[in-house]
Amino acid sequence: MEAAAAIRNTASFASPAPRIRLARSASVAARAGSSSRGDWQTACAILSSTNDNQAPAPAPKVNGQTTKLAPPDATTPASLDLAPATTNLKRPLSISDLAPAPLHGAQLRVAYQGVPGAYSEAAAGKAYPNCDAIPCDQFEVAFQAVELWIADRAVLPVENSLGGSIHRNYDLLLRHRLHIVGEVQLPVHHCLLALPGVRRELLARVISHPQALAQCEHTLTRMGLNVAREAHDDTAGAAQHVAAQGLRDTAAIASARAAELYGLAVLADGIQDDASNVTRFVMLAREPIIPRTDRPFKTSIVLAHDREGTSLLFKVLSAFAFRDISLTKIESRPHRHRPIRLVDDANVGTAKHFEYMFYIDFQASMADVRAQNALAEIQEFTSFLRVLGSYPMDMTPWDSTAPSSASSTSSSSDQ
Ligand SMILES: O=C(O)C(=O)C[C@]1(C(=O)O)C=C[C@@H](O)C=C1
Repeated sequence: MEAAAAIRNTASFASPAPRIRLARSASVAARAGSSSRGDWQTACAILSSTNDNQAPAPAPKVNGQTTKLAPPDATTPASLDLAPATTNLKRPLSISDLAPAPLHGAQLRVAYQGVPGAYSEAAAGKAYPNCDAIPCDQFEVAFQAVELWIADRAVLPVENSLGGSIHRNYDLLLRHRLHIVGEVQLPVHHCLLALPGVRRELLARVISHPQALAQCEHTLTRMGLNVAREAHDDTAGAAQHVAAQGLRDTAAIASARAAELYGLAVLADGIQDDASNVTRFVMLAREPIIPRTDRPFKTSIVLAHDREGTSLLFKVLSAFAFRDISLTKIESRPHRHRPIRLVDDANVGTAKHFEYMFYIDFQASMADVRAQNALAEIQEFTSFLRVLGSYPMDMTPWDSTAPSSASSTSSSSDQ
């Protein structure tokens, strides 16, 4: 793995055209469901996506060679453009060439946000043991790395037991067309790291990811570390910064693996405020997986409602409750394109309501007819409904004392 260079959000990643197309097709796909209940159920069950929704794909490879696609100009006489026939004729693409498995070799390339030693890297290792973990400097870049076929999967945090939801990733899930194909829960075990020889009394600053700082706030205060806190992009990046700059007055909150990687000493171990600190990550892929019913599945959806009316959430919750489907999470986020609804009342003035998108996780597979019927019902009173993914639940036994290292084995993914 080329761990050294984290992928940066350079011009080559900035491809607004595909993203605009993807955003448009997201709402088109949601509305397509309104044609008939049968269509919608089929769409949900298969969770299909059309080629039109994908970022531009690289030329397919056959036998390790890039195939040449025909030029778009149909008027050009074909005989002038074709290479002379040789005995080395290319074999036609077959269905196995188009499978979602990596085409470039055996190792799955998994994008995560941060640098080596970050908890997200450990989550990537838990989700896909022995993968080639690819560091990215932002969440958005990890999404784009998968869309542009630089990575096969992305593993991103969505919620933490102490800090709550990681809102940025909820917003990005909606703006991109990737599918959730699995989840992993990672016990997060923080350490206070400093250059070898540095004592606590010398510290003037503690730096880390804002979530990590929040997860350790009370413990730091109890330790008498009432020093400045400074936010960094990720925990391991903070450790790397302390080491690279030789900062003797600064400690980082990060994993024990980050201490090893960047040559720092562990001043204190297990400094998270709650021993059972856990972060939930989701795995994202270009293609959805086929939902099954032979093991526990979860489904994530996002919905909105654009009409005046009451009790949207009550109706949504009832659709699940009547079918005995448990919800595991509800999150609301402001509606980016229509943040405010104005309601005029001649006597009183104009009321301004915030508009929301609701993200819901429920405990059923889209192959389960109860889930299909619940969504068919919900679709009747929502203006937007999208299935983000139907995927196996992380059922690994809980061990909050396990170190947050990539060596843990288990996977709740498609492969
Ligand atoms: O900074 C890291 O190491 C991360 O992987 C990010 C992150 C997060 O975004 O919440 C992940 C898990 C921990 O809860 C703290 C930070």
